Formats: sequence, structure tokens, C-alpha cells
Amino acid sequence: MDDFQAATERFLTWFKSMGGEFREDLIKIQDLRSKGAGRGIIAKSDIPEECTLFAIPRSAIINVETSELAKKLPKVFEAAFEGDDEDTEPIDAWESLILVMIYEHLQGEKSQWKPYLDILPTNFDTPMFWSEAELKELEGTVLTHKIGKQSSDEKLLSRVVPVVMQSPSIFYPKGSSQLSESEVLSLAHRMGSTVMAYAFDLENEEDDIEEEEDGWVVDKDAQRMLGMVPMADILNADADFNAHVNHGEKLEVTSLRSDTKAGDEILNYYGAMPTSEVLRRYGYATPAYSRYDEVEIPRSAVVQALATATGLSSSDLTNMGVEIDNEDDDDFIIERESGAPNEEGRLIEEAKMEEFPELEEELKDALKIIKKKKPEVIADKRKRDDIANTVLKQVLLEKLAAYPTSAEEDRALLEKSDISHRHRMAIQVRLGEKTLLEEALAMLKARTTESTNEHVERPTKKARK
Ligand SMILES: C[S@@+](CC[C@H](N)C(=O)[O-])C[C@H]1O[C@@H](n2cnc3c(N)ncnc32)[C@H](O)[C@@H]1O
Repeated sequence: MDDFQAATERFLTWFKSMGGEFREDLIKIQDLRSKGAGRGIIAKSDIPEECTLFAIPRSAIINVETSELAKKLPKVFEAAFEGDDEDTEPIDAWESLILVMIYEHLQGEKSQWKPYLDILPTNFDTPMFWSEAELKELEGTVLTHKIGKQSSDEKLLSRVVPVVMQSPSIFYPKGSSQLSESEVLSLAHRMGSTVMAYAFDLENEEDDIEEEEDGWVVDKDAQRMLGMVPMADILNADADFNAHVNHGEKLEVTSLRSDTKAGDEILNYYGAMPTSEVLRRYGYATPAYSRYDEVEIPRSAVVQALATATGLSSSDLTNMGVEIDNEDDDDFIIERESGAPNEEGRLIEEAKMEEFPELEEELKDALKIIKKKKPEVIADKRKRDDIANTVLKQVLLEKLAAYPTSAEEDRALLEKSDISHRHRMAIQVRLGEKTLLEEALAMLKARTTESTNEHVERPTKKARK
């Protein structure tokens, strides 16, 4: 038995000793490293719908309630939930769990979670850990300004690392050697990434639970409790999934479908998010998330295109009261109408590019202002539609041109077998964005053809009368 398998066995034995239930007749933990997915859970036989596959007692979860750390450093942790310290921001749920994880890790054999901690990752494929050359492959994508290594360093250095450095007698068992500040920082990064990719938002049994239209339960409580949930976090996930974690007295993982077959992977749901966000938070990418892909269009690009299309300058537009380029507003998001998974976790609706609601709304308002202030620029509805389409087409084409590679080049690269895992994921992210832009351009084209036909048809109808 190799080390990986031995660690899995030790973890499963420990899990049961903590009161965890695991249907070994139905499922098993499997080594999925050959497909870049670490450990996962696989069906050993066909599984019926609504079958409990495993259950985790709340006492096996690692969080501020179960770890001794919060009791040993009450001042630090009470503030986390009471707030209102005038001088310092209280630590949040995220920072609290990072501290708890650092503490449990440093306890070594003394931690009751040791066999669980042993199977958590020490390396990550999230872009936070990519080299400059690897990050270059993400140029032009929404991730260029979302990785935040520096701000995360600053936050950990000012809020997490000092707590460890100031209380060595609490964090280190007697006789163990202490880490330097930079070693604590890198441990904090490791635990931060673990929390990001593994922790669950824990719903209390008595919490204010609301059901969304699609039936997926959401909790509207502002202060959530984060926790590491052994076994539930062995589940990999996809946008199309077949299992669900129910938060009751215990946490129970149940099957959602009647057709889960022996050999199928049991997949959880991390949420509806673009490939870029899955990569940023979890360090992987699958084709099913591409339906949620997004592209950001900078506001300045829209103003520039509007100026060109109207023959006005950007300052003319500002002076007229066109406010598209407002610094406080976020960029425009281009995305599909993608629908939610059904109650079996299946994606049954086709994801379609239908409109750019916010962008079109603001463009319409801007054109109204221009028509009022300079009627000669927008003679009629047809001219207004032409300008709007020209602007939309221009910003989409500009965005497409901003990626260093073309969609065709990316498709060809994905055919190759000799590119690295990270490079492949970067291509999936940027190609997903380009495909979305191509769909947006096709939609605009179809719309323009439709409206031209309308304009051509109208006089004919009138002539017939
Ligand atoms: C909650 S853990 C799931 C268990 C994990 N595979 C392990 O071995 O510990 C989340 C991590 O699993 C991996 N993962 C989850 N779903 C995946 C999928 N569909 N394909 C590939 N990797 C996946 C990613 O590395 C992610 O950060």
C-alpha cells in the first residue's frame, strides 16, 4: 500500500472513530490523481435517489467551537463574533478558521484531527501560487486583477501572523520548535487556501433558512460560521452534480439522482460560477462551468466607442451628463442566461447569450441624453439603434483583440498533449471568455439582421395599405 492509500485508510478509520457514518457498501474513497482531481468519492454500486451516503457529527468538524484555540485566546475570538471594538476590526470568520487550522496543525500528534489534517493538501493549483510565466497565460481574462497575492499577504501579515507570533506558548506544544515570521506567513497562506477550497459555510440547525426558487437552500444570516468538514470535503464538485450536503443535527450527504451507477463519481455543488472563479478559488476547471463564464468590459472602452460612433469627444459626453465612465461603478459584465440546476443537480436548460442588460440600459440612457442635447447626432430610432449596435460590436471586438492569443490558437493548443496542467486550465479560462464574446457578437449580428429586415419590411406593409 503506498503512502497516499495508507493516509486514506487512516483517515477513514479515524472518521468512523469520531462517530462518522460511511456507507462502505455503496461508496469508496478513490485516488483520482491521474485525472488531476486528488481524492474523490466513487459509487461502488448503483445508488438510489435520496440515499444517505455518509454522515458527519458536528463534533468532528474543525471550527472555533470545537477547537480548543478559541477557549485559550478568548479575547481574539470573542471579538470575532461580537464586533464593535473601536480600535481594531474584529477578526472575521475566515481569519478565525485560518488561525484554528494553524493551531491544530502545530499541535501535531496532539490534535484529535491529525489523520484528517494529514490528507489535506500542501500544494495548490490556484493562481495565487502560479509563477509569473504561468500567470501570463491568463492575460486579458477577468483573473488579471483578481488574484490579489499582495493584498492577501498584507492581510495575513497584519491580522493572522501576529496572533501566532504573540502567543507561542499557546500555539506550540512544549518542546516543539517555533517557526519564523515568514514560515508562519507561508503556513497561513497554505491554511488560507485550504479554507478557501475546502471549508463549508455551516448552517446552524435553527438558522433562518430560506429556499430559493430553484429549491437550493440559502441562509440569509449575516454572520456565518465556517468550518472544515471531514469527508464532506473529499467530494469533488461540478456545475452538474449528483449529491447534496444537508445541514441538520449531523451533516448528511445524500444522493440526488436515481441513475447514479457503479463507477460514477459522487459530486457536490460549490455553486454557479465562471471557470475563472472555479480556478481562482479551487484551482481546477471543467467544461460544465463554462456556461457561467463572464467577461468584463471596461466602462472607459464603452465611452470611447460611443464617442467614436457619435463623432463627439469623451469630454463632450461628460459635459452633456453621460455618466457611463463613473469611477465608482464596476465594469460591465457580459454573461449568458444560464438557468439553475434542477432538483437532481442536472443542467437542463441551454445557456444562451440573450442581452447585456446593464450595458444596454446605460447605453440607452446615454443615447437619450445625446438625442436631447444634440438632436442632429441621432436623427431617428434607426440611427439610435445603429449607434448602439456599433458601440456594442466595437467593445466586444476590442475585448477579443486584447487577449494575446486568438480563440483558434487556443483551440489548437488544447488539442496538444504536451502542455502543463496549469497552462491547460489558463487556456480553458481564456477560451471560455473568447467563446462567450464570439456568441455575443453572433447575437448582435442576428439582432442587426432582424432589425434591418424590420426596417425594410415596414414601408412595404405601409405601401400595401
Ligand atoms: C473540497 S476538495 C475535494 C477533495 C480533493 N480532491 C482532495 O483530494 O482533497 C476541493 C479540491 O478538489 C479538487 N477538485 C474538486 N472538484 C474537482 C473536479 N471536478 N475536478 C478536478 N479537481 C477537483 C480541487 O483541487 C479543489 O481545490
